[in-house]
Amino acid sequence: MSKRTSRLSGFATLSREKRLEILTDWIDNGDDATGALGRLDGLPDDLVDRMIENAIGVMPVPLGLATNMIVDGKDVLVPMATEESSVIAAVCNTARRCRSTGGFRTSYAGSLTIAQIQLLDVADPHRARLEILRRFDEIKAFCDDIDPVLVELGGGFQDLDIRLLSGRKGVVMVVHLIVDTRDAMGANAVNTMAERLAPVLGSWVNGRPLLRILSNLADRRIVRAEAVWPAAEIGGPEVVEKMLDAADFAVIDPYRAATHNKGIMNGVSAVVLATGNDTRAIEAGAHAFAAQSGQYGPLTRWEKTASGDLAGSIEIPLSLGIVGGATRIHPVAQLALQIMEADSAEKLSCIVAAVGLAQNFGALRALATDGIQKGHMALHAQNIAITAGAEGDEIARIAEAMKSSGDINERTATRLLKELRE
Ligand SMILES: CC(C)(COP(=O)([O-])OP(=O)([O-])OC[C@H]1O[C@@H](n2cnc3c(N)ncnc32)[C@H](O)[C@@H]1OP(=O)([O-])[O-])[C@@H](O)C(=O)NCCC(=O)NCCSC(=O)C[C@@](C)(O)CC(=O)[O-]
Ligand SMILES: NC(=O)C1=CN([C@@H]2O[C@H](COP(=O)(O)OP(=O)(O)OC[C@H]3O[C@@H](n4cnc5c(N)ncnc54)[C@H](O)[C@@H]3O)[C@@H](O)[C@H]2O)C=CC1
Repeated sequence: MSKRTSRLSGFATLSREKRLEILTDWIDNGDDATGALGRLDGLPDDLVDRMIENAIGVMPVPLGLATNMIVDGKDVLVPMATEESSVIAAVCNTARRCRSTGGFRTSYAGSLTIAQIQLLDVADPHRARLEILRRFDEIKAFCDDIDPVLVELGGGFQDLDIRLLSGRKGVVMVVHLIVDTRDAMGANAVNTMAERLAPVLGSWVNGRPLLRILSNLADRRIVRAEAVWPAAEIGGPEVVEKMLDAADFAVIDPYRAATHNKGIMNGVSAVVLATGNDTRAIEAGAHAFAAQSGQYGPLTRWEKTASGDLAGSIEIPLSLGIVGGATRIHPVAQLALQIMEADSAEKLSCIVAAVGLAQNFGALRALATDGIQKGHMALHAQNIAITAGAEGDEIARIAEAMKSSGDINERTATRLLKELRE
């Protein structure tokens, strides 16, 4: 039986053993799950060799827990795999500040995955388009036959979209297969459909099929998350205004929007990686979506509520699975899903979107008030101390000394270490 506290204050100050104890209480079968985590320094050799080619080892990335998150009325601990300091602290801090308004509310558009078939040299593209649409039922049956599991689960082929684009040698016909891939990201499923269907389409329209691959612009898998931060929780009306101005910068300037979205992806990619999902697919989709209007823009929106509080929302395409890819074979990915109780792609996606929004709030608040260095560099100071050669107790002492001096850099760390050792 899990013993969930409403807010995990001071989690960062606990030892790793104590944090694992809390996690063990939090999840069902906690002993088995966290025991496995304690034993795992890497991955079994045979798994590493099967997952990728030419394997020589593993590249461990720290796994942390974001606390204080309420998503759709439920307290959730979120596992995040990241090499960057302050990312997880920012989520914990942000989530704490919107608990009084109920945390994050989300919605999910569905798990429709798009596969593209490129058809070249089609003699009469407009007639060809009608011909393909006329054979909709045939195409549906053909695709569903390829992945009956998806059909059994209520998914499978749903729709067709046919676009005529202007290519280097004339009109290029692009056929989109729109497939409900349920709890899978669905790349392998839709790629197989596209590869098998392409020659059939080519023969119907007398065209030359070339590429047959999914699109990472997953704009039929949009997830939305929103939350309200009371002005009193974030430093008052002045901070609300500053954060709105900071957010507006990303709306008007793509140079800023890229950094704004990078901050969002700090959180999104960390949860995606922790669950064994494809970080590159998510990153590509998010950035392509951010540019869909023709100007690259922010993935979040910020506004002031009638009562002067700060309301934020995010819309982001998330092509995530809880089956398929590495999600089922990687033991940490399995544990991560268990910790979040993410038993569907929908639940996972909603949590990921909420973390993206939280991350953006954390960065905007820091940037609009103290600046990023204060919080981020304070947490990064220990890494700098290690880079300068500090070991054991020296690491914390050098980090503290750098924070007090306000000079957090390798030169200072090297000087302080020399002084300490002398
Ligand atoms: C770093 C904080 C959170 C400090 O913020 P603070 O207000 O000084 O924190 P605090 O020490 O008063 O603690 C308050 C709460 O914050 C959390 N917290 C505080 N410290 C920790 C910690 N060590 N580990 C875990 N949680 C922590 C924790 O929830 C804690 O509550 P408690 O548990 O004590 O009741 C804040 O300054 C912050 O959010 N900064 C922004 C950090 C950030 O965005 N980092 C991302 C890296 S920078 C980047 O790549 C993206 C960027 C910035 O360029 C994006 C952009 O430009 O938009
Ligand atoms: N451009 C891209 O993003 C590309 C990505 N990939 C890779 O493809 C992998 C993901 O492919 P998937 O097709 O998701 O994996 P997959 O093929 O391993 O698993 C998906 C299959 O699992 C079965 N299944 C069982 N239970 C299911 C459920 N509840 N919901 C849905 N399906 C269920 C279905 O038959 C489904 O087709 C990732 O590793 C990704 O890196 C591959 C090619 C291109």
